[in-house]
Formats: sequence, C-alpha cells, structure tokens
Amino acid sequence: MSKRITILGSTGSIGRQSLEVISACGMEAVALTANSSVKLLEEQARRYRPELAVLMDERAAGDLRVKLADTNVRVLGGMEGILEAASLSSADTVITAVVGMIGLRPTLAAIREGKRIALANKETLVCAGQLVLEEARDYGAQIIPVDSEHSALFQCLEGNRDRGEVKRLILTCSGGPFYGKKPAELKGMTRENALQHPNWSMGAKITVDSATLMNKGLEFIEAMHLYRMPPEKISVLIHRESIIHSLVEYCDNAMIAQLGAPDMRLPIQYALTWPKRTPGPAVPLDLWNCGSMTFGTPDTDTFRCLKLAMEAAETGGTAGAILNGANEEAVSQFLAGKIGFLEIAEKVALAMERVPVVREPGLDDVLEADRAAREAID
Ligand SMILES: NC(=O)C1=CN([C@@H]2O[C@H](COP(=O)(O)OP(=O)(O)OC[C@H]3O[C@@H](n4cnc5c(N)ncnc54)[C@H](OP(=O)(O)O)[C@@H]3O)[C@@H](O)[C@H]2O)C=CC1
Ligand SMILES: CC(=O)[C@@H](O)[C@H](O)COP(=O)(O)O
Ligand SMILES: [Mn+2]
Repeated sequence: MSKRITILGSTGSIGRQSLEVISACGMEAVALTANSSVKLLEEQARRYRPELAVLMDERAAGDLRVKLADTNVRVLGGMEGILEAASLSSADTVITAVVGMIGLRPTLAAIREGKRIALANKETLVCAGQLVLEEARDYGAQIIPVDSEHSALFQCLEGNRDRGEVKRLILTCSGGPFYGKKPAELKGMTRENALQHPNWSMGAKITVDSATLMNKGLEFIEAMHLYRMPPEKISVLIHRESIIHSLVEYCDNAMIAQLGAPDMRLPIQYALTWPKRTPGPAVPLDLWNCGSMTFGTPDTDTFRCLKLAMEAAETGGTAGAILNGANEEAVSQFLAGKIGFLEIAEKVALAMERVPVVREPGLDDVLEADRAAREAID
C-alpha cells in the first residue's frame, strides 16, 4: 500500500518539496495545512486531492472553504483543525514542515497517534526535546529527521548505532551569507542581505537563522536530543560548500560522512522511505565538477547566537525554549525592519538573562518559557 501523508506547512519551502517527493514516489497526501496561503493551498488541494485542508487563520479558512466547495476536500481552520490533520486516522506519516514552536502541539498530537514523524520543524525539539522524545518512545512513534545535517547523521549512524562507539557528531555549517565579516560590518546588514543564503533556497526565518548562525545553534540542540549525545560530544565545522551534510567520528577515529547536492528533496524522501532507498527527484552530486571543499572553525565571538545556543544546551531545562522564543520574536522583528541584525543576538542574550530556567519541564513550563522570553525582549 502506498504511504499516506499529512504535511503540516505544505505551502512552505519544505512543504512544497515534500509534495514533489510524494508525487515522484507514488505516495498520497491525505491532509495539507498552512497558515494563511489560501491561493496556494487551493491549488495544492485541487492537484493532490487530500481529505482535509486546514488554514490556521480562521478567516482564510472560510475563504478556502468557499473556493473548494465543488470538491470533496474538507476544510477546517485554527489550531483545532491543524491538530485534527496531525492525528488523522488515514495518515501513517506526518511531515512537520511548519516554521516555529507553533509546531509543537501538532507534533505531539501526531506522536500520540503513533504516526511516523518526518521532522523538519527543529524548533519543536529545541523547545521540548526531552518531552517529545519520551512521548515518541511511549507511543511507539518513529521520529526520522528531515533537517539535512540530522538526516546525514542518521545515515552515518546507520539509524541506531551503539552510542558507546561514537566519539562525536560533527555538524557542518555553511557560515551563511556573512561568513568572515566582523561586527562593524554586520551592523548595517539588511533583511535583503541576510536572505541571500550561499547554497540553499529556504523560508525566510531559517535563512536569517543561517546568517546569525542560530540555525547551527538550534541544530546543535536538536542533535543532542535526537541522538542522546551530551554537548561536549558535538562539534560544529565550517564547510562553505554544503556538500558534506554532517559526519560521525567513531572511537577508532574513523569518520563517516554523508554527501549530496544541496537539495532537501533527498532528506525529505529518506525520512519517508526509510529503511528503504528508492529513486527520486533529488539532483545527483557531480563530484567531478563541484570544485574544492573547504573547512574551518566558526567565529562564535562575532556570531554570538551559536555560543548562546551552546550555553542553552549546557543549561538544559527550559533554556532551549527561552533561547528559541526570543530568537523567533527577534527574527520576526528583524524581518519587519524594526531591529538591526546585531540586535537579534542581543535580544536573545537579554531573554536568557531575564527569564528563569525550569528544570525537568512539562509542556506548560515550555509554553510559559516561550511566552516569557518573547515578553522579555519586547
Ligand atoms: N527550508 C529548508 O530547506 C529547511 C527547513 N527546515 C525547517 O523546516 C521548517 C519549515 O521551514 P521552511 O519550509 O523553510 O519555512 P517556510 O516559511 O517556507 O514555510 C512555513 C510553513 O509553515 C506555515 N506556517 C507558518 N506559520 C504558521 C502558523 N502560525 N500556523 C500554522 N502554519 C504556519 C506556512 O504557511 P503560509 O504559507 O500560509 O504562511 C508554511 O506552510 C522550519 O522549522 C525550518 O527550520 C529545516 C531544514 C531545511
Ligand atoms: C538545508 C538545511 O538543513 C539548512 O538547515 C541548512 O543546513 C542551512 O545551512 P547553514 O545553517 O549551515 O548555513
Ligand atoms: Mn539544517
């Protein structure tokens, strides 16, 4: 039987590429969700004919319902609708391609139904990694990473390798559009400058995170949770070309890497087909013509967000939720032209100073940490 998939965030960068993979691999989309993109969700619903289409924005959901009145697609609105899409009985797999910690409750809902989670939404694990992984264990839900570095690590670990054999995980980092710049130059960098990622075409929020190196910081915490590794066993390596997507160093000093063209359709597909591999739409890597590969050390004095994330990783508890909430808010202010580039790190640092950390948090503690962090920087 073909795979039946719900995509949370189908109109975004990962969501659209997921639909390409689903088509190319003969799978079925049973539910699609977005925030307010009525036109694109209507087009997707007409083309893929899911059972359910959901928009978070209730007014936009009303418009979509009218537009899809001539189809069998059921249309819902709001968080209740998204939770229904996440737990739909006909879906076996949920791709979490929503941006931000708003994805946490739907991810938990899907886990509680025992779905396979193809996890792109890294903010979920940064905020509530322990909680999410415990629930996945209790409900027997597999979590397969979509984030390119974590998919690479997953492949280098052969899924479930004995952690005692692993010396460290090495996350590669492109360095983003501002690699090599110092604070005086970074001060004047605009939204347009920050949105020029050297290798990947992605949504606006993650592209800004790549420019501040917060993306690598979030990925550091994501890797800790996914692979049960302490912070001292995770390193970040600058690799400008984004060809090596990450590496595992073993206790005998062997290093296993996963390489590929910078094309998210490969990790998306692998999260859906694992443990099998099948032909798919991702472009092949032409090693003969890709030029040289370079490596270096990140400048965490200039790109403070990475250092702040590593501190949050050491602290644990709700520190990840505080870091993430402040970052989401600060990036949204930067994208709206309200604050400068360097103020993103300043605001995250401020929230980490001001908001107390709760140890062994439950869901309510995580949600409260997120709220308090956003309030602390306003
Ligand atoms: N893009 C990439 O290559 C990679 C992305 N990721 C991660 O994947 C996730 C998605 O990233 P990306 O695809 O780039 O993001 P995009 O901004 O391109 O897409 C986000 C999606 O989420 C929906 N959405 C936004 N806000 C809400 C909300 N409040 N409620 C419900 N739905 C919402 C959007 O709907 P609408 O269109 O209506 O706004 C859209 O469908 C992020 O966590 C990112 O870090 C990880 C690795 C690579
Ligand atoms: C495609 C992907 O997974 C992104 O997270 C990407 O890795 C961003 O690259 P950098 O954060 O290394 O610039
Ligand atoms: Mn990544």
